Amino acid sequence: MIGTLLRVLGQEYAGPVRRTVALMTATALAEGLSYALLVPVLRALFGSTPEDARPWLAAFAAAVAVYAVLRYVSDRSGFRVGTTMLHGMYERLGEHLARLPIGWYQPGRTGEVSVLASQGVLQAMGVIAHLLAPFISACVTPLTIVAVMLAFNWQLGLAGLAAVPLVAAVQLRAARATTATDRERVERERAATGRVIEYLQAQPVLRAGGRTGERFGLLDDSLRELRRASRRATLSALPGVLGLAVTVQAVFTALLALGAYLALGGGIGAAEVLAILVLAARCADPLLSLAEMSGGIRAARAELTRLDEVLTTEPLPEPRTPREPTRHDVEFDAVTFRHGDRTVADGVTLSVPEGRRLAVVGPSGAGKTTLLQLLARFYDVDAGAVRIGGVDVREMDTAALMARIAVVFQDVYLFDGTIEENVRLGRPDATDAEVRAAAAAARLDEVIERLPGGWSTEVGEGGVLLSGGERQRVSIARALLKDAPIVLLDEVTSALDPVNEAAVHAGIEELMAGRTVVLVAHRMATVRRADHVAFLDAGRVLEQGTHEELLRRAGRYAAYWDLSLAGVARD
Ligand SMILES: Nc1ncnc2c1ncn2[C@@H]1O[C@H](COP(=O)(O)OP(=O)(O)OP(=O)(O)O)[C@@H](O)[C@H]1O
Repeated sequence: MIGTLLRVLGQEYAGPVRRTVALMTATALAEGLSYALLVPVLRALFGSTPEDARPWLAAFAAAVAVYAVLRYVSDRSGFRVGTTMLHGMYERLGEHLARLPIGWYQPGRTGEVSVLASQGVLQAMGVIAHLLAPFISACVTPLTIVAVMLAFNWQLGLAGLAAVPLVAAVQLRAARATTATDRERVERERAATGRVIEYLQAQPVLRAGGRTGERFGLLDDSLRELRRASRRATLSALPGVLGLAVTVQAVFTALLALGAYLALGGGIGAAEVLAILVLAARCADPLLSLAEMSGGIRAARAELTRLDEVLTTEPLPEPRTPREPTRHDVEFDAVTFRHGDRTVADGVTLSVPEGRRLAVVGPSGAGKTTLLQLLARFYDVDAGAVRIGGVDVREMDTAALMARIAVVFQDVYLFDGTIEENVRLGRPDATDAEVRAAAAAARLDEVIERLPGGWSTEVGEGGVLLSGGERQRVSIARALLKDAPIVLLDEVTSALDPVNEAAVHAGIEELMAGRTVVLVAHRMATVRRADHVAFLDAGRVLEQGTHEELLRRAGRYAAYWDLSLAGVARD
């Protein structure tokens, strides 16, 4: 497990971990030796000259003192290394999550990643801080005691030694028996958390649709499954716990019987038997706690395996020698892309000269948004290529690609912070004047004037404290501030009221001016302003040309608008 931990986190932690393990082992040895010194102490006390016990008592006190100091140092070291590794894991996970392709973030990942990033990391990393010391002590202290028993009486020592593989076998069997049920419990836990998060996020929709009961049913089912899986995991662990307890007690009884037999035969004094039985009793406690600890270790291992899976998920490959385009025309060259076995883009060939606008139109599910996502390299194409200025986006450094693209989507996500912080995200090093100018161009200044907190108004998680139109203006200001040569717009104004729509339109016009634009639009007014239009259906470009040309052709594009406008007229 420590090996996996180091592989996941990096070998720079190997030194401190090794030192901590050595310290903990030394502590466990000191603990075992201090118990072992009870044998000569008791032998002297029960012997004919009890005063002989004095030097042994002094040695016992010294061993206990050494143990106490070592215990303090090793606990502190374990805690320090555990905390450093915990931070390391958070950093590693944070960095990696930011590099994973957007395609990895499927529905259900929110719950999974939240559980993993909170409880998963804590549980996996808590091993070093909380479980390692008792685990080492439970293994090393009994072994030290067995060695001492061997030194005092070989028969009793051998009996103790014979018990070691027996206890280890029972322990291993117990661990194996619970592997499957533990894994199932972790899976169910993850599914249930995903459902809880979905249920909370979907409250407005569910209440509006009066479907809270139905979705709650799904959540209830998954909680019931979790309860069942937990019960199965507990039940499967029970034989192991009982088996270990019975084995340890049986070994203790066997030692007692052997001691009595040897004492009756005169081969060993009563004091030695007593002392060795005290030692054997001291072994029982840590051995029994092994069962409890191994539950914690198994749970930590399950989380670590999951962390390992996430951390070994490959981000999109970065080019070895990145290329930088010098122009900003955009080209989709025979692009094919699949979501699973579904082809979402099927041999799409389109081009947008620098500074021109391409509108992508088509029915729902045609693959319009996917084209924007392929351009921003949220995914990699399965065949063909997407190029900027003649350079394949896969040959560009991701940061350099993202610096060239500003994206405005219909659903705007704002971070919990002030309006100013959210706008600055576009270009963190922008001057105040540049931020103000972007806000004015996006007509965000009107909103800020109305708000009591002005620029310092908190927008709430996801921007919930602002209206949809206001959020949209923040995202346009952000994109304007970024001042990227390529702009991607996805149905930006389709859900806005007329006042907001007019304001957002003005901002969008400002954003599009002089830039290469690919926009997905459902409104004719927006499409009309594009230089070129592509009509997409089922991932294929069926028609392309200017808006007027396509209307004159009276084909699928014209029929699409007839249908849409008839719908609007009916409304
Ligand atoms: N992450 C995903 N996993 C699987 N299928 C997906 C995923 N994202 C999109 N799809 C599917 O790909 C197809 C194209 O989706 P896309 O969002 O590009 O369509 P669109 O034309 O933009 O639709 P709309 O106008 O409704 O937004 C859809 O059928 C959609 O269900």
